[in-house]
Amino acid sequence: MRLAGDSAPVTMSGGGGSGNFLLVPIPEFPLLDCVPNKTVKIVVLGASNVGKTALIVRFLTKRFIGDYEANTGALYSRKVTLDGEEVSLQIQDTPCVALQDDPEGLYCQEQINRSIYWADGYVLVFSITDHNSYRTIQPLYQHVRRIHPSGNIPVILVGNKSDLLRARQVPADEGETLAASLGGVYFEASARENHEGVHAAFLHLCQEVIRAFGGSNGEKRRGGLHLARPKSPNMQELKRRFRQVLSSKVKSATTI
Ligand SMILES: Nc1nc2c(ncn2[C@@H]2O[C@H](COP(=O)(O)OP(=O)(O)OP(=O)(O)O)[C@@H](O)[C@H]2O)c(=O)[nH]1
Repeated sequence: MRLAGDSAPVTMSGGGGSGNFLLVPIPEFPLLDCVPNKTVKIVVLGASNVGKTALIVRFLTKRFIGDYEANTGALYSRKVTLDGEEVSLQIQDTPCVALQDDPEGLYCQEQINRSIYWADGYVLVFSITDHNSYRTIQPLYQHVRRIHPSGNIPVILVGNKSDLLRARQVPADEGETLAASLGGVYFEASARENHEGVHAAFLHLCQEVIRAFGGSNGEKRRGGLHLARPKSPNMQELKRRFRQVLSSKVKSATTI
């Protein structure tokens, strides 16, 4: 869902000593407020009503806001400190995806596909009170894989609404097994009741993204996000050899 009034920048208090910060939708290619080469782009995906917006809002504001307008896919920006380094974090909220009977098994708006392509890391959310939302995760992950076919995809799986234990339809071990099969970690969280769990989940994903960046000195990997960067040749050596060849050619030309 969309945070009410999020069409204009809103200043919100971070609370708990984190100071004030902007909770503001930003353009897809932000020019301001960006730490060069250290931008982590995260997209939050899942079925309807699982708490995608609530989780993002909880992470950014430490608050739970019960009611939201229908989600149109807001983009939020914040600076975070990871291992002592400042990182620009962008979080894309998305409209819900839904299971359907076609061969790919998933209804996904084009806007969501663009977000999947754009992102570096993925928060896949289901509600522990809704087994259908859990069933959406595997096809959703396959869909992400189709868009990013190669290599490692930084992903976490979040089973939200853990405060509603009596309504639980998905046991924790099912979440853990599924997360392991996707190559990610499972977090059970409650956007309603607990900030720490939500915070830990998002930070873990940020760390995973930074780790995935590691091999490429933090450079953005566009169009080949998860491809290993080819080793660059030793440019000094190449230049030296090039000069050698040139000077030998010049010599032979002058001796003729
Ligand atoms: N009990 C409980 N309710 C929650 C929790 N998280 C979200 N909700 C409620 O679940 C409903 C859906 O939350 P949203 O954050 O709008 O869910 P969404 O996944 O963004 O929904 P869509 O816009 O349909 O994609 C709202 O009524 C929230 O107040 C939670 O951790 N516990």
